[in-house]
Amino acid sequence: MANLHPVPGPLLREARLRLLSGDDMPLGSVDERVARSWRRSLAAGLAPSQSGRHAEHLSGPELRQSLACNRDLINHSQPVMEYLFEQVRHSHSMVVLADRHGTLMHTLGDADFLGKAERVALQAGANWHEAQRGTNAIGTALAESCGIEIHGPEHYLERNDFLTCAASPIASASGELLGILDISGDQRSHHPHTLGLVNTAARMIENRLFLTSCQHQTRLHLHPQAHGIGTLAEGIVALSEDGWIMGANRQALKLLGLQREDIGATPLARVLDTRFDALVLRAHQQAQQPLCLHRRDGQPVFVQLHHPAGRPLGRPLSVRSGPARTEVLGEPAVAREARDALQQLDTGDSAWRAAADKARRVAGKPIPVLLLGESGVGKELFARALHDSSPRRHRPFVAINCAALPENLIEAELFGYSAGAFTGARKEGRPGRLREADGGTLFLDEIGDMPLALQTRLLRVLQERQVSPLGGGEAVAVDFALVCATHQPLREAAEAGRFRADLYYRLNGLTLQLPPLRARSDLAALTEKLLLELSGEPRLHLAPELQARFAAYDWPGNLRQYASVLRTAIAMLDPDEHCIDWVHLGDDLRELLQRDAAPSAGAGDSAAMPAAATATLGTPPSREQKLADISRAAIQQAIQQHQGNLSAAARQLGISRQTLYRRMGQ
Ligand SMILES: Nc1ncnc2c1ncn2[C@@H]1O[C@H](COP(=O)(O)OP(=O)(O)OP(=O)(O)O)[C@@H](O)[C@H]1O
Repeated sequence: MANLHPVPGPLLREARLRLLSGDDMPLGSVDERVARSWRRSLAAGLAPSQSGRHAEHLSGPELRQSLACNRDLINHSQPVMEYLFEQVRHSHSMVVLADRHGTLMHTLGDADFLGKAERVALQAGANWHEAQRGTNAIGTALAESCGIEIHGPEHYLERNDFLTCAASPIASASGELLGILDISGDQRSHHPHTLGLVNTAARMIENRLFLTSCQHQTRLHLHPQAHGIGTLAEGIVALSEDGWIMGANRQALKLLGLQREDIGATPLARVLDTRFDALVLRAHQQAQQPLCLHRRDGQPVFVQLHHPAGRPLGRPLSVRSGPARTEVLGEPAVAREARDALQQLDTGDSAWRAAADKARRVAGKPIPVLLLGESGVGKELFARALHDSSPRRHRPFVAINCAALPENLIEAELFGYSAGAFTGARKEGRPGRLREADGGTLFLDEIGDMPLALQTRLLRVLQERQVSPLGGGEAVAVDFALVCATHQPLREAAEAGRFRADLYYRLNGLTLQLPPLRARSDLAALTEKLLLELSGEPRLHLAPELQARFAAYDWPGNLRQYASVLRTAIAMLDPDEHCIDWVHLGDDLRELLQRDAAPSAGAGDSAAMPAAATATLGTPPSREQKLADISRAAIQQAIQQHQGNLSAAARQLGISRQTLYRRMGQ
């Protein structure tokens, strides 16, 4: 029944009779879709009074063949059908799965209702296409391609008048109809929510089938609200490696305003305000939280990017002017480019390029790499690119920040633990990150902060190439490429006994120094690349004066700070603005840039600044700003005093190492 309030039976029967005698049906007496279906049933030569014995029914071998052809659909539907059946148990009902021709494949039902159902052939093998049995929920859902309820005498054949049925089509991600899910029952037990329940269950099955079909592809999960991601209401899009939409569930089509025909012919950038490579970069920087993007009509949408298991999420890709269509079908463009992922990061600085050139030579060889450089210069990004340029690129890249983990957890995190190894340990134990990196690359960031006792354990793993979990258990062989990073002068630390010298010599097969941002000669190219990656808008640029000030500033937070400044400035732009200027910067940074420029810049410089900027610069710093400055200075001083040893600096400041680490990034 398509109406919420069932039309009384006598009225329906009269309408059906009128249809048969060629008269008009009373206006509004029958739902439009039911009326259409009655006409189709009549045109198929069916009479309401006929028995239905003429209808097709598959033989045993035919049914087995049909079941084999629909194995995926049945396997994914079965658990959902069982769940559905639990909801309608004891209501004289059954749950039915039909194939795309209307042949019933699988039924689950109340024993007392099954007998009745069998009498009208609601059983596996029977065909319920409209042409066979007239108007019925399964056949009519097939014909109308939508969820529908057919109640009592809305059925075309009088013998089915005792039924109430709700059915919903199940489609593949490319829109192909796969089958129909249905709940049929005694019309006296009709419930107004049954259709909603069936529709929801059909969407669950579609999502299960879709997720299986795109398990080797990158997926975007999306919803207008951040907490809608991960629920049944989320949209899911399968993406090619260069960001073309290759599949989408119903919710995603609706959310992005797409038709089935658009699948395979639409790049993501056409429906969202981001380029795919910029999205990958942002998703990598903010892996745990959904990102807020906008649809082309300006409405916000939250998204979360998922890469197939075993492949790390995201790396900044080169920005191309637009993917060539042929690349989607041939070898994925990114897979080819990834062979020189380091090249994608190269914006022309000679010191950086020299480091990349050396790194390329050891990629794939059993030579550990030690990356040195200030915090935020891009050591982790460099390590990822090195992994992506190596033969191990299809295996995991496991990054661990030794400074951000509480000391007592690093050991368990790295080496894993056996069941019940310590209080609070997971019952089943954990393999540990070293084992997760097997076959791939292990990246140990802030290695200088690894406690001495753990350095000994790590050294043993590197020598023996096997890991023993905490709490005992068998040693397991591991094979990973090792890249470590630190912003501390590690050799001095080793010489002073703060870092194990034997471990130091094991780690620095090749030591590479990455330049700080202030020493880089490629700021303009780097800015252009970052602006494009962060906004997807090729017209964005910096006002020349600002570019000059940026070049003169010393960027203590390096690329991390610079990317964050640009990200905020982009957010400050009006929709039709493309030039980033003073007004788009935070007050704090404007003040810093002005202060740094003051000794060399004359009054003319500040005169060139917009009124809004100079007005703010003229105001004395707020109490919060003063406090922030004092805190920053104290942190810098403590780190300097302890030659970069974060643990010692944190101890002196009376804060935890993680808090110190967090504050350094602010
Ligand atoms: N070449 C680049 N292009 C775009 N973004 C970059 C680049 N290099 C670094 N970044 C950005 O700067 C930030 C810091 O990079 P990363 O974490 O690799 O630095 P790091 O040197 O490892 O920092 P830390 O020592 O504090 O761990 C990240 O958000 C990263 O995305």
